[in-house]
Amino acid sequence: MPSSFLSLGISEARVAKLESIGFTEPTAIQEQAIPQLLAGADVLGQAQTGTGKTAAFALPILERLDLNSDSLQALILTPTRELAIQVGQALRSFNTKPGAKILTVYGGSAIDRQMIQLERGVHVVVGTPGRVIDLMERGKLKLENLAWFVLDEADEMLNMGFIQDVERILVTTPSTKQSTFFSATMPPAVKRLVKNFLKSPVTVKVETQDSTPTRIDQQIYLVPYHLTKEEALLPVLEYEAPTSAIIFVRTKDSASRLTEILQSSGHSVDEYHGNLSQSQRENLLRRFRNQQVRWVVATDIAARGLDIDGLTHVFNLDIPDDPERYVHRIGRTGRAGKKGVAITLISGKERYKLRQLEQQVGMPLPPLPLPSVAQIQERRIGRFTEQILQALTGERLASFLPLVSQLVEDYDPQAIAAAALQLAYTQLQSEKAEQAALQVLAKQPHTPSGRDRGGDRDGGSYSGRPIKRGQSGGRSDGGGRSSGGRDGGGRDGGYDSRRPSRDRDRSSAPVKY
Ligand SMILES: Nc1ncnc2c1ncn2[C@@H]1O[C@H](COP(=O)(O)OP(=O)(O)OP(=O)(O)O)[C@@H](O)[C@H]1O
Ligand SMILES: [Mg+2]
Repeated sequence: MPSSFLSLGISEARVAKLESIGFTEPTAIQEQAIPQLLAGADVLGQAQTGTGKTAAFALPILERLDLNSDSLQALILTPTRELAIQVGQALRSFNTKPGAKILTVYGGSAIDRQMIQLERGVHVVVGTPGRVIDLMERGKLKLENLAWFVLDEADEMLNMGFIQDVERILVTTPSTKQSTFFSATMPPAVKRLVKNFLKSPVTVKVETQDSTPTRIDQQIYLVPYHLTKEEALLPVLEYEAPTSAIIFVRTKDSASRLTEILQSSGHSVDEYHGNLSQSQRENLLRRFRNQQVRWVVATDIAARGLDIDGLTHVFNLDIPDDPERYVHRIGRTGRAGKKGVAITLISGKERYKLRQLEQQVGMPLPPLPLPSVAQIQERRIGRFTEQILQALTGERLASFLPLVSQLVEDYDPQAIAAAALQLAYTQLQSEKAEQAALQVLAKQPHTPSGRDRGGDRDGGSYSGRPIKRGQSGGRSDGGGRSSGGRDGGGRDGGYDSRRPSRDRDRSSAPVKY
């Protein structure tokens, strides 16, 4: 029986607010955690990526905030600045009371303003440990009346070396407070923290058969030995044509290098890593969320917690050393019940890692050969056809009909249509990107010791022959935002293009293309 937010103890006003942002039913983790938190228990939570942990801890706090008091009542710690911003925004989006003051604090942002706001009175602080300690030391952030403490991504916090900072903050908080820790894994350091700081915690865990959401279609591509990972990625990107993607790489340098390669092929892409300033990082995330940039090449700083609406694809240029990290990376897609695709490139040498990964995710991940030229073209035509079909039912079609009538006087309708399609097709795709991908596929394997092991027709894709591709045909999102005039979709917008043509028999006349 699905429960409602109301039955979990959330007030009517907030339920209405939640509905207005599309939260009609609680997720499993919310269903379990919210009543416990409202009842005053300490909670230790574990659940898959993208399952709504933020609201699970945020809603009970917002329900119980005492706005008659000016003192700080809730402190939420996140491992990164971006997550602090994201969680702060989520809290604001769940808030129903104009008087509730929520402040986000993190290194790299102006501390003076934060100090002024804290002096005026703030009810909830969301922040990174370093900045929180800084503000505590300056006497601006006072924890003596704290009623709630939340540690989001506890294991990551400890991985990042924040254990002492977290402990330092925790010892300053009153023992009467209620605490929630969310952690994907339970390494000894987190267990110790739980033992020392949580009071008879209730563990809420959403059990699934495997550790990765089934909404994510996980695919592995085997990179032939004569190609680099960067090269092999190009045909895969052409094949998938992701609307929105994060491409994970190991180092900042490789992020810069790959971004440059992709940009020079004409793709809309930017880099995201720890060498960028805070404002550069925020700026990029904003552009990415607004779909002004389609793809982001990132290091693992983007692996945890980030919630980018509508992210269709995650790519891993390598299998991360820690299989757990793989789960977090791919968890950037397939969120809130949506579907996503996660693609990982492996070299022959990395096959042993693939076995570890299969154990981690609890299912076989058979590697695929790189897509061939024919497969790339077939998929592109599929996407193109979808777009044509959309245009045929769109409103803007009617405005081109006078031009068609004029052309029909001199030319065959089929030829006119073909010419228009040809124009549209060439404009739809980046020719540079296509060329770069095709060049990669045309590369011949060098033959190390005289014996030709290749002979592969598909222009150098992996020669262990075809395993059938998991899916075929274009995705339903039509891939790509580059087409002009897809603003329609209004089905009853006038012209019925399927009307039988009076001039149909003319189509058999010889036409010169
Ligand atoms: N009850 C709900 N109904 C609809 N959407 C929801 C609901 N709860 C959360 N969401 C949406 O699901 C997405 C993921 O939520 P959230 O970021 O809290 O996940 P998470 O469990 O913290 O993931 P991660 O492990 O990656 O940190 C967000 O876009 C959020 O707005
Ligand atoms: Mg989260």
